[in-house]
Amino acid sequence: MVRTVNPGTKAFTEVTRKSLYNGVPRAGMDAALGPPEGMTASREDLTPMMTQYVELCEAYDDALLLFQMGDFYEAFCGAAETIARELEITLTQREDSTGTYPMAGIPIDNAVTYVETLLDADYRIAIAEQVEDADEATGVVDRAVTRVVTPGTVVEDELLAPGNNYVACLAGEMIETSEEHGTGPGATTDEAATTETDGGISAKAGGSGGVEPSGTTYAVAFVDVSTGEFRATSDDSRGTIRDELDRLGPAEVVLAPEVSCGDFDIDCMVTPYDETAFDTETARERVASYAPQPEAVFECESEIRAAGALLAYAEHTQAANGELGHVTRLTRYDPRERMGLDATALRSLDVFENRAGDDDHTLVAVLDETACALGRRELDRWLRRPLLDQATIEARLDAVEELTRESLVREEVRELLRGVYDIERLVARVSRNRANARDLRALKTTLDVVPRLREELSDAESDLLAECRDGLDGLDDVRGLIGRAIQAEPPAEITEGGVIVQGFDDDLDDLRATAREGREWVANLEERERERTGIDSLSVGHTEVHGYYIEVTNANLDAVPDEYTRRQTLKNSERFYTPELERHEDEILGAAERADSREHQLFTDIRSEIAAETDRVQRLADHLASLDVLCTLAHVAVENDYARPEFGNDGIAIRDGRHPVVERHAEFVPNDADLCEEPFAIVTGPNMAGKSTYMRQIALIAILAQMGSFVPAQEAHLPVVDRVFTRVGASDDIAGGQSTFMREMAEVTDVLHGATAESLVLLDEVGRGTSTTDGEAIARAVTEFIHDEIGATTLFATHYHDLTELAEERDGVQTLQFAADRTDGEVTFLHTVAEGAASASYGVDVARMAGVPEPVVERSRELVSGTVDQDPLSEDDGKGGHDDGDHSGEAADRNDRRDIDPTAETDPDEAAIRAEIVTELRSLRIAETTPVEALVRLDGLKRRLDDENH
Ligand SMILES: Nc1ncnc2c1ncn2[C@@H]1O[C@H](COP(=O)(O)OP(=O)(O)OP(=O)(O)O)[C@@H](O)[C@H]1O
Repeated sequence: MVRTVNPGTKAFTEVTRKSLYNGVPRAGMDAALGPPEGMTASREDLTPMMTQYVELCEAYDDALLLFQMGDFYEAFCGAAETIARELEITLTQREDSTGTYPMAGIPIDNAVTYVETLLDADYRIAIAEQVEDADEATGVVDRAVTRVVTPGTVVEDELLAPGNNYVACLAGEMIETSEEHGTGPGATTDEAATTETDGGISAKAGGSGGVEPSGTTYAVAFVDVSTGEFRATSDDSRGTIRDELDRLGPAEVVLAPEVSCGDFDIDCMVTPYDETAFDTETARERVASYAPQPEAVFECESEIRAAGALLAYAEHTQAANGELGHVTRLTRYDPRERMGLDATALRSLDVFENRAGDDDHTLVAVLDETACALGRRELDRWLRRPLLDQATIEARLDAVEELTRESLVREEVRELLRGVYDIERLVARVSRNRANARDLRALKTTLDVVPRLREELSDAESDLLAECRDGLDGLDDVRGLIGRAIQAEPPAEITEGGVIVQGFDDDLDDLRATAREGREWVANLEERERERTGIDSLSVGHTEVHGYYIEVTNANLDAVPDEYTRRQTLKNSERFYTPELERHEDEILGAAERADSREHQLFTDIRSEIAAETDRVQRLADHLASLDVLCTLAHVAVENDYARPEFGNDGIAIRDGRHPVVERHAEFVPNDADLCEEPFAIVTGPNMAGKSTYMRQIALIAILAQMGSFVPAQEAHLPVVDRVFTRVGASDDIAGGQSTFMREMAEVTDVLHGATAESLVLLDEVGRGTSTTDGEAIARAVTEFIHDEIGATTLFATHYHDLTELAEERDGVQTLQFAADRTDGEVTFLHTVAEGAASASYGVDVARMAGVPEPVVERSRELVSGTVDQDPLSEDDGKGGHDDGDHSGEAADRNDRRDIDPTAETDPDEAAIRAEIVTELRSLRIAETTPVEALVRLDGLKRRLDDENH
């Protein structure tokens, strides 16, 4: 039995309407938002304009209000102080009969850059514009908020990066259960996989988010207001929804009242929105105005609530424009139909961002050879959401393969695509009535390319390529209309005239002809009047204020005909008009004015006509985007010598695999991987030998393959992987600011809960964040659990060499090693992988290469090899001995354990001290220790022994 509980009666958390960032109101933000206290206190006394200001501040109390006054946007009181500080502009004052108020303003012409700075400072900005001609207004000019600019709903081209810009909305739904558990899509997947074990770990309860309170379905909807893309999904695992948020990286998240942002690790602007928008019926009605049957699109109530509230919020930010005409395709998706990739995996594999902050060294930078903005965004989507369906993957690969063969076609298509504008955003502007004549010409330029693209692709054989070609609707009607109607190089402002082509509209042509003839008549007037009056210096001119005039110098005033009427007296001349001139002037002005308004009307009609075709333009954009990505992947494959991956069920087998990013910046040594018979590999080797690179390249190959790309290898046989997990030991992740052992363990927990036999797991020195004994024990237990209980394909890089014994004990576990070569005391890393476990760690060599002073290096060598006379650690040791130059840390480590028995023939206190010292030395990570630290620790160890001896 399942029933839903009205979320209105079950508020999980308290939220405020003020700006929150990461759930925390920013200090000082409140003073800038809402109506200023100083004004509300004496409200009745305010001037009508300030009353208007206060009312707008009240209506948009979660945004910083910019209030148009002529050519400026102004803010007052707390808001003025804020913008003066944030924008580094002067704080002035406004004085009126009711008082003096702090004031600061920004010029409208330059507003975009200022708005950007305010967005960066986490403000939402409500723009209140004069919506009435100031000259025609009686009393105070009418003003209204025409736009609320927020990070997730930006539509201004100047403020948008080329990538996707999402605002997401989260809603939850309590499901009270008696017999069953969970209703949301995917619930059964989790349930079926739940396993209780002796150790108390349940293998897959609740997906990657860990165990959660049963009975809540979470939904996320997201929209890119600049393009109209809209999707929603839900799941009863909070972890799955959190992963979706990670994947999309929204710029802003709107929260339903029952959802707490702490549940989702949100690190962007958080917007608690009007609770009534989340009311189920209200939300359903809102969705219905975009998709007539919400239930046919969405699967559960929380999806409809998230979708409805998100649409309401998006409309609210677009203020005057109401419904979003370009959001035409509401879609629902199942996150489990895509390869799982959470934020940790994306980050540690440097997919979109490099851990060192270097954007060149990312997978997307390697792949991004797209020709147009549409393709760039599509590439991003393919990479964020690799596929699971083999047939769909193969279809993409077929198309890519065909384009790798047909290089002439490919390069010609790419060249044509370079002429394609961002028609997805452009048509969004068209449907919001914001497109200008240049936008329409850009649409036409794009449409002009379409027939040539179809021609180039006429012989396409692969299904997807042929589908792309056939889907290229050239919108001949729209193209023809723009060609006939809009000038080739129109002005940016539609009010400037000169937008509509001569011959498109008879009325406009007549008006233009009248105006033109009038101007010609005036142009000839000077000649005619000079002849008629005999005044050679007579001239005809025009001023904005006085209009047309005939000018006669004072010396010739006697010759002025009677019908001349005086208009203006200057120092040396007089200006006149005649009834005829006045009549023509009226004709010219009237015709020009009517031509402008006719032109404006025609333009807006054409724009509406095109807006009605939004859906077709969007479909064309989709096909152009896919085509661009397919050509890009083929181009990258050819340029970098990638191979087509083959899918099967035998496990991962890669010949001469490479790391797609590292190989672009350094000479690279390819390596094989064979994880078919033994899918669990323990990877050993010295520091810097290439273990992490090797593991990451395997994961990147899997991701590339499932997005439909060729891969950096000579051959790659792969299974379809349901999810890639990467967990790196704590100290490797310092750049991510999460260097705690706790975090490391939380991530390992995610793997143990979320991984399946179809997952690919990378564990890089897991356990290193704690003491050697604990770390080693945890590493072993994790390995055993993944191997015995989950069966995921796993690569585990480790310095715990005892772990390699597992390869002997368990089937399906192999050891791999990265070798290094030591010649004449110099270590060279070969970066080649081989079977077996490495015997030396070369940690001391790496310390030396990193610049650790020679005395410390030498002393470290002595300590790890345990060879020094008078060394307190070896004084009881008659068997230690030198290892003839091979300062193998591992060998020495084993010697230590075998030969030094701290309790032998010593008193118990001394034995205890020695045991402590041995443990401390073993846990010392020389490569990570600074020279000073090393000396201090050595000094401390020595003192403890000395104290003991005296
Ligand atoms: N196959 C390769 N060919 C060329 N260079 C490589 C190769 N593999 C790794 N490298 C380079 O070697 C360096 C060390 O690689 P990596 O970080 O993978 O080593 P590691 O064994 O994981 O080290 P540690 O144990 O210290 O984390 C990097 O600069 C990397 O670019």
